[in-house]
Amino acid sequence: MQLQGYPYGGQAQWAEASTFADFPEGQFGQWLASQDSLTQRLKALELGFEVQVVGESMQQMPATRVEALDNPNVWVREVILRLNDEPWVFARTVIPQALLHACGVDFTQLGKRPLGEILFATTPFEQGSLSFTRHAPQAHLLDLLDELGIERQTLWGRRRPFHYDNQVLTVAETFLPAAGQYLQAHS
Ligand SMILES: C=C(O[C@@H]1C=C(C(=O)O)C=C[C@H]1O)C(=O)O
Repeated sequence: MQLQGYPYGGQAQWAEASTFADFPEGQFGQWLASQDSLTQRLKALELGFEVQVVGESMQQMPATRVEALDNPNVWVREVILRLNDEPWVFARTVIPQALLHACGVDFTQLGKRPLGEILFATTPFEQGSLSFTRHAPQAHLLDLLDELGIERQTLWGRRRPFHYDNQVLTVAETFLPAAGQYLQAHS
């Protein structure tokens, strides 16, 4: 299915886990707060992992955004990670053009190859601290649920910075209902 709303992400407000009195517990909370490869975690479930590319392009980061850089051009990649064709995670990666040029890895040609296979394997990226958000049902991101035929509901997301020299790429992952239901049922 071709999703029409790219880019979906980019408007969330992020905060430390300690600011959420109702931060999820059990296995869902552990996955949400984990700093290892989400790709590896999903593949380990052996439920038929696949990457659906929603959209990817070079965009100009507005000067008002915290990521505003001397070079405002950023590569934005949005994907849905699916298990057994069910949508589990919406992921949005923002890579400054300067980092793309510096790191020697061509992140713009990934296609259906998961970003994590590169990020955690070869290049010296150093992960920073996570921040979190709750996407309210009226968030633009949840237009995605409408297109997927999934009832709108509050969704948890996390944002992970990966540092390379003085540059940073960010990976924001929102856990879709199927992921939360499975992880809460298997806590
Ligand atoms: C960063 C990782 O890569 C995953 C795959 C992504 C992609 O292919 O665009 C994006 C975010 C992650 O969910 C990871 O495995 O932790």
